[in-house]
Amino acid sequence: MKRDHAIGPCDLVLFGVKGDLARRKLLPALYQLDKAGLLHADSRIIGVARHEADLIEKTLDTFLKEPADPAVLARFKARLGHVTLDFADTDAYQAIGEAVNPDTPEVYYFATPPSLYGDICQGLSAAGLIRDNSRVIMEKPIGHDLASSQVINDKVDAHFAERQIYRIDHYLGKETVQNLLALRFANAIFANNWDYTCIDHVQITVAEEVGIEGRWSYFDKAGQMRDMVQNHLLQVLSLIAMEPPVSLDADAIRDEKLKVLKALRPITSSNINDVAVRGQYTAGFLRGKAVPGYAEEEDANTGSNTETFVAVRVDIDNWRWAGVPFYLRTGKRMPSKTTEVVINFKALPHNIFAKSQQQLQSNKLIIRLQPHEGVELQVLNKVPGLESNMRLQSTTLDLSFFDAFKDERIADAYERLLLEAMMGNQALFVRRDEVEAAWKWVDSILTSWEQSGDKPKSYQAGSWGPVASIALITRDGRSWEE
Ligand SMILES: NC(=O)C1=CN([C@@H]2O[C@H](COP(=O)(O)OP(=O)(O)OC[C@H]3O[C@@H](n4cnc5c(N)ncnc54)[C@H](OP(=O)(O)O)[C@@H]3O)[C@@H](O)[C@H]2O)C=CC1
Ligand SMILES: O=C1O[C@H](COP(=O)(O)O)[C@@H](O)[C@H](O)[C@H]1O
Repeated sequence: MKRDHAIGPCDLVLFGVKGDLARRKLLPALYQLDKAGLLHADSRIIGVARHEADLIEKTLDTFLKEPADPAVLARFKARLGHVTLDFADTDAYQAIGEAVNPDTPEVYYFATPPSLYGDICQGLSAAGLIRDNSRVIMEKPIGHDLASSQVINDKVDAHFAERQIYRIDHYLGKETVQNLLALRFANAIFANNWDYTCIDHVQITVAEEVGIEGRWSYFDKAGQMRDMVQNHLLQVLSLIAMEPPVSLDADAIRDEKLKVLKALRPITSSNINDVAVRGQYTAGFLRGKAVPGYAEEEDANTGSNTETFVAVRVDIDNWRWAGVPFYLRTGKRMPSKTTEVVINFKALPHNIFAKSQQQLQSNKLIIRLQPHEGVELQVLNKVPGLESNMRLQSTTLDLSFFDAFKDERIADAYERLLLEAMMGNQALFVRRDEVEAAWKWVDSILTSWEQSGDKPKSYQAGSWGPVASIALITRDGRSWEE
């Protein structure tokens, strides 16, 4: 990650430092920023948790993709501080004041269950630790529906202004997700063909190989709709569908994403069976290894109706996307980790190759968000040869990021997001009105499912989801990209 200048000093106070997210993602990301020389010499990282624990070496050993560099590790460890605190004890936050530098702006990172955000804000406020240049990073999902998200946001808003609040959606920190802006708005070839006149439909797939990774108590209350669709998939959809923002400023981009979220056609009891499918995995095989079903996962309760798979046809009721469905699907325990967007272009109005029995396959733009990051454009070419009938073949212009940008390291999303928050740039963070518009749309689906009394459809771990998800797209005369 190249930067013209290092950022100024900034203290990061990490609530929930012993939790899964902090250990798996945040501490390794902060180490990488330090290694890249992007943390100011005076910046400190203060972990806050119920119990003291010196876990940094073990954490980095487990979660860094390479062995830690001893010199960087020593510098990194010297920045670390610890405060022992029960977050609910809102009178005890003075200890944090003693750990941070009063002359330095601080970023508070809430890597805790959202039910604690209100207490943490109150504790910080009571201790006089919220200043004009303080910022707060909040993890997703914020709440479990619109009403509960409003309660949490209100509690935070009572202490921080919107310009100080950084709502994380880590997909926005992924290089390839940021590249959607470059692809769309820096290339005339796409910018001028990006609407109902040229595009037939769009598919967004976020398939995960992992199951719920020991997070039953969280996941069973959330399900794939709240865990993935409400945030990551709708954010990616918004970037694909939004109008050109007037600039790259945070609010210019967020205003345009919001318009898309507000234009999503509601899914209600009257149309849910035609446009949405939910599933739950049963035992199966992944890469030749037997894996348990959702109901047999560690800590599982029997009879859970929580969905681990969602497929949905989304219609955007605006001028640009009239008649262009967006098919979204995401699930746990699918055959491979694949996150991609496929833009399927329309068939041409007339086929001059029809005499030679050639069907013209429509162009496709495949944007591989992860893994094997890259962009693929499928185009028809003439097969070389002297035959009188021209033979056509679909060929691929394939750009792999690893080949094209060999010398660049692809930073983890959390590195980018931590850095942006420390620099005070909100462009890659979600504004409150976006969160609420997304909840409003998702709530209607969840309520309709609840009212229907239907259970999620089963799919075997290691498959592409319930058969009904295939029917969802084939009834429109289309098929999922495999
Ligand atoms: N893990 C992930 O991959 C992702 C997580 N998130 C979000 O990040 C947040 C954190 O998730 P995750 O790390 O998985 O959760 P964990 O449960 O692993 O971590 C939460 C931490 O908060 C601490 N904590 C809870 N209550 C208190 C309290 N009253 N006082 C002090 N400490 C407390 C826990 O401490 P103790 O260990 O002592 O109980 C624990 O270490 C959640 O909002 C989640 O939705 C978002 C995306 C991905
Ligand atoms: O936010 C979450 O994201 C992960 C998937 O993230 P990715 O970067 O690996 O694609 C998901 O597994 C988890 O359940 C969810 O909370």
